[in-house]
Amino acid sequence: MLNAWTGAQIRAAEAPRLDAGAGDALMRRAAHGLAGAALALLDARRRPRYGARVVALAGSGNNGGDALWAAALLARRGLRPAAILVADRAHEPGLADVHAAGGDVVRLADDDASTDAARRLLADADVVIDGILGTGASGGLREPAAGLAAHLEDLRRTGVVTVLACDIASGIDADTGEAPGEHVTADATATFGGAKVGHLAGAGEAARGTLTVVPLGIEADLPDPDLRRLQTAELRALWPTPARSAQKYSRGVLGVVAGSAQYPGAALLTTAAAAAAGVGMVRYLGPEAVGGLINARTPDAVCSAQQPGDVHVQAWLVGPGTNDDEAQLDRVRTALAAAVRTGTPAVVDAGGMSVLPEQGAAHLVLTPHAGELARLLSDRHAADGAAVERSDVEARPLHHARLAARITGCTVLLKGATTLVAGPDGTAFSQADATPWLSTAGSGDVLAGILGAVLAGVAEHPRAFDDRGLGGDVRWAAAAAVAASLHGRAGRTAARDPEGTGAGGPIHATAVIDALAAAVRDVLAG
Ligand SMILES: NC(=O)C1=CN([C@@H]2O[C@H](COP(=O)(O)OP(=O)(O)OC[C@H]3O[C@@H](n4cnc5c(N)ncnc54)[C@H](OP(=O)(O)O)[C@@H]3O)[C@@H](O)[C@H]2O)[C@H](O)CC1
Ligand SMILES: [K+]
Repeated sequence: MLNAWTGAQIRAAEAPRLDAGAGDALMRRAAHGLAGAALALLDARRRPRYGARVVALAGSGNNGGDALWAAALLARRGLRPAAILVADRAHEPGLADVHAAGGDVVRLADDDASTDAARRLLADADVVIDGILGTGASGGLREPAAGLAAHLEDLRRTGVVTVLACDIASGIDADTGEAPGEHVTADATATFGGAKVGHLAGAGEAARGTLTVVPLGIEADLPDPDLRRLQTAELRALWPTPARSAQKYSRGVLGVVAGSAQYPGAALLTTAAAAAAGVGMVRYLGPEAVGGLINARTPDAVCSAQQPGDVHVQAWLVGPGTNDDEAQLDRVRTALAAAVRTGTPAVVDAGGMSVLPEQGAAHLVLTPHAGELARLLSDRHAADGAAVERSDVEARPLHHARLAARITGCTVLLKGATTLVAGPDGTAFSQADATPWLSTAGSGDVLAGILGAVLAGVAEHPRAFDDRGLGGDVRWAAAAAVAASLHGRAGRTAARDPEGTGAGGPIHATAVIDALAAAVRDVLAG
């Protein structure tokens, strides 16, 4: 499990040591870890350490201090240090050490001479340490730092320099991952004391590069994390796997109300995905014509035109492709009312969100994309009557996912390059296992099917979640994170894009279903 805290939580854990006058020692420890990360980056890029040029971009605070001290430490390892001061003041002890190490120092101002001098230093750099802003930032980068950051990105993107962020890429909000303005993009980040929420959400995920956590000795004083990321070990433990005595009912039955005679596709994809995920049984409720199509692809699904009150299930999946069929929407309403009344977990996707009960529950898991979440929040007048736009949600995904969870009382899985899951109690998970190739029609239906299967399994076997401190209502958010991860991993397998960078090639939704079993086997094999 990768735990992440807000900047404020980290600073609170540091406070007793700062009060005891150990601030410098903490910074020295941070600087030492930062210098080690710089050496590792040079090694990884097969660049010689001796004689390599390290340039510290230093802001006015301790983030800059870490970077300056790291550059001075690297001078003792044979590197050539330099510093670009981007504010009117700098961390004096760190600057003194760079001077003492014979480093070149440029103070950036709003003039051509200092800008040219700074750009020459960057062009000569092997590694640039971004120490402009850390957890003390407020708002995006200001000029002239913002202009220099844009120039640095041109150099980084073309491979001229390697950028190492100190604690967090400057201009990224450590508490949310939002980028209020210009920000640095790093090839790697060395962060101190613990990962920050801003490393795992919003623009911060793509801005950080590979993440290294440098221990500061404050770890025991950290509170419960603000956000968590399930990793393979947790996915293996939490994926519903059958006991020796299992039979289809003990593995969980999933009731599916999806699709319509005009739009049967969502019904086919959700039921096939749930079956591929290994649910005990799929019970489809909808038009007989759709049931016939489903059985051609998924003969093990039990299909009928019954009503939700006629069947007993361990989880519901409602909403995909039901918008144009009043009988289906009535089934959705009935299933949701039963889910709330009986505590049966439900995936509520697409049209299902437009008929949500006014008072939801954590075991109802909504699965919107940014546009659907904007519409939901606008309908619930979340912004004091102002409309919430898709772009608002994309700019502040964690904020809006948590807002929707609080307003609806439901668990909210906000789909995106990084999938965020927010529980109504403030719980949050962030999963980044996907591939850009998953941005294709039907991908959301497949996720809904996988999630329905996981929820049906969790309802029957919650123990694995309880044993990991993920019990109670948190288990619904954790189950959604598990489903999002396996959906992403199946997409990477299908696209042959193991790192999720967009390598490999195009896929369609049924290819993701076909790759799911292999992705689950890979996780279970560890
Ligand atoms: N707590 C510790 O002792 C440790 C801290 N570590 C490192 O320190 C930073 C946090 O340092 P801090 O000085 O609190 O804050 P920053 O360095 O992030 O910011 C410093 C100043 O920057 C100015 N500021 C704020 N926002 C902006 C902006 N958008 N653009 C430009 N400048 C900005 C602000 O000064 P102003 O008065 O000008 O507003 C800030 O004071 C942490 O990230 C670690 O790197 C150690 O690693 C561990 C111990
Ligand atoms: K930084």
